[in-house]
Amino acid sequence: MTRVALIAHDETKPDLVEFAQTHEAQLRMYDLVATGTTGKRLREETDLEVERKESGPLGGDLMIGAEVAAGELDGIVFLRDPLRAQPHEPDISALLRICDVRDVALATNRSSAEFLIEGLAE
Ligand SMILES: O=C(CO)COP(=O)(O)O
Repeated sequence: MTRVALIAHDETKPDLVEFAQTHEAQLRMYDLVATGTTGKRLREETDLEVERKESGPLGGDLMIGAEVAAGELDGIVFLRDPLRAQPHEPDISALLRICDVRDVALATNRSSAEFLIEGLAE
């Protein structure tokens, strides 16, 4: 089954929730995983079943990265906050890097997320 990770920083969580609501029917066909707080929001504000990892600053990005390294993920939508520094920037960089190393589709803004979700459907 196609497995997709959904991640957002605090300022971009409303965008991700809106994205998930818009594409809820399609996302329901996938095995979904998220970082902790993102997953909580998605569970509360959509009807999607989402596996929750730790919160990002507590290692959640690294846990998603480990899945990428293990070849378990097909795509990631990671709506980063481009305007605020994050305390766990090294973890975020590690996740982005392993996606490139393993050639896993990664969308870091809403427009590319739309392409990613369309591409996964094909
Ligand atoms: O910090 C994050 C990604 O770097 C997201 O973590 P949360 O979903 O727990 O807020």
